[in-house]
Amino acid sequence: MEKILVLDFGGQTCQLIARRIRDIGVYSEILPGDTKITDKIMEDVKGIILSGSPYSVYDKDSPHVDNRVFDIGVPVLGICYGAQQITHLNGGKVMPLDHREYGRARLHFDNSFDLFQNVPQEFISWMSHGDTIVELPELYKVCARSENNIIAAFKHKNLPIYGIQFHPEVTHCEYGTRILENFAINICGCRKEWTMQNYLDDVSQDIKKQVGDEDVLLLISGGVDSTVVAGILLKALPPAQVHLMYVDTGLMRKNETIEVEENLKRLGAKNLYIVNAEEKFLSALKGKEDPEEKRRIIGDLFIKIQQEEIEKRNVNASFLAQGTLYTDMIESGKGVGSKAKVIKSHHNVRSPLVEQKRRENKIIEPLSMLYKDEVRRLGRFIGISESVLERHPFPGPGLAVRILGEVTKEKCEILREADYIYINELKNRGLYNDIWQAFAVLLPVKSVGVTGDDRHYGYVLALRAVVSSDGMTADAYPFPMKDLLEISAMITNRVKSIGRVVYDVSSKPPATIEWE
Ligand SMILES: Nc1ncnc2c1ncn2[C@@H]1O[C@H](COP(=O)(O)OP(=O)(O)OP(=O)(O)O)[C@@H](O)[C@H]1O
Ligand SMILES: O=c1[nH]c(=O)c2[nH+]cn([C@@H]3O[C@H](COP(=O)(O)O)[C@@H](O)[C@H]3O)c2[nH]1
Ligand SMILES: NC(=O)CC[C@H](N)C(=O)O
Ligand SMILES: [Mg+2]
Repeated sequence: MEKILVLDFGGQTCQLIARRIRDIGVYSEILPGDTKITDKIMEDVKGIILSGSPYSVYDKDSPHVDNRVFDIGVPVLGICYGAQQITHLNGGKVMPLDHREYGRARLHFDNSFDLFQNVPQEFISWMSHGDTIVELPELYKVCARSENNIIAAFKHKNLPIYGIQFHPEVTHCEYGTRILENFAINICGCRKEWTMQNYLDDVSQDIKKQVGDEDVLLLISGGVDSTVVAGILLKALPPAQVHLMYVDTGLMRKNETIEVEENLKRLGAKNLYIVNAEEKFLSALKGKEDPEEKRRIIGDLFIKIQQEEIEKRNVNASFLAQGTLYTDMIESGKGVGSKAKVIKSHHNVRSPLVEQKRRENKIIEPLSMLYKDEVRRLGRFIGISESVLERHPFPGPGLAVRILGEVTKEKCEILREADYIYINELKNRGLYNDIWQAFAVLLPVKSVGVTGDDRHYGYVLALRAVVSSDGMTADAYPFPMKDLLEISAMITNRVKSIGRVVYDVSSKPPATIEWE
């Protein structure tokens, strides 16, 4: 599929650039800004966007784009820091001026400027820069200035290389989407082929080709992602070829297994296996405190159990399907050709056994290029029920990454009960659907309290609730204090071992959504 590559230099709105491009109907992918531009990476790339950044181009350790982008002939658009890089790397001058621009700035431009086609000659842009382009490189010309007379847009005289100082990707920027559309469609020549129908056709074809008449085993959690994958597989292949396996790790939420089993039966799967593996998971996790080690153990155990179970049941499925998302890949340091840092090893990406399957081309992950909100859209498109699609995400390692430190059955019971009260209350209060993800976390510390005039030494429970669109960035949900106070009281009254409740107000970044 044709795509626009967004190179990420750490700008706050990098994700947004890719989303806007996709919303226009063109596939877009993000890679770290300093990725080496190889032929392989350039396959199907019709244009490149250089994102903003917290760095200044003249900083010693600032990230820079591979110079090759200027020679390969595909159009390049630099946004803010991206534009400053084009300037700096080609011999122009960027300086920190006293006059900074943050927020709205009126622009006016030369009306022959193709990037601004169908945009009124004056409009309100959105700026966020402290550095300013004071001199363009040779062969570049100014195409727009802001009301403060700074260079707001420029272009190479002969090549399709553009720079803009403002941020068309933010909704506050007038005509921002039109400008990105001018770039992607008119200048890069992309077709609008990123539709759910085309995506579905594409992945279905790929799956058929990859699998042939062999059987596929899908590890299914009943969550949004794997349920959508089940929907795709059951459409693409004869249902007899599709085997669904749900593993009860003992790290699940209260009543989860019963609810999931009911949902999966409704999907129309012929081969459905519910495996109880609580003992195995808890004993493998015994004494383990390190979050990454816990994740590794869980990831491997998932695969091991799956292998044992299919042998036991005489299922001959050589392909393994998973509901892996782009978020899982990039956080695990596995974005396409990625130099991204490992933030946390998602169990479904980093486990050695999964990696081996991936090398053998025996993995089917039709969602690995999508973000959560896009998966929900796709799910809606193929008719997955709203009650499944609206579920908050629940990580494969489950309560194991929400019980900080060592996991025990007793702690699982405590957390299960507290989490159940919390989530139920959010539903009762009509807050569940306003929140992207909510859960409780059991901390490995106890604190002193007083109950019934007696000393009580109980666990500290942290409540987490975030708003997000795709899980890559998130803000703490701004609860009305009354709800928090009431929910806290309910939990400490009903779950005896919990003595204190705190609310996590951190955003992502710098925190992550889960605590481990
Ligand atoms: N208990 C489980 N049994 C079987 N497979 C699982 C289980 N938990 C997770 N997986 C596998 O790991 C993948 C990643 O888990 P993840 O939680 O990100 O996705 P999900 O559970 O499908 O959706 P959601 O993010 O909405 O919870 C799943 O898509 C599924 O393939
Ligand atoms: O399937 C999963 N396996 C994992 O190992 C895993 N770790 C985090 N998550 C989920 O990913 C989203 C982002 O989480 P973080 O901000 O904590 O990285 C959130 O929705 C998390 O719940 C996981 N999902
Ligand atoms: N938003 C940006 O890309 C900012 C670029 C650079 N750090 C500046 O302040 O000018
Ligand atoms: Mg899940």
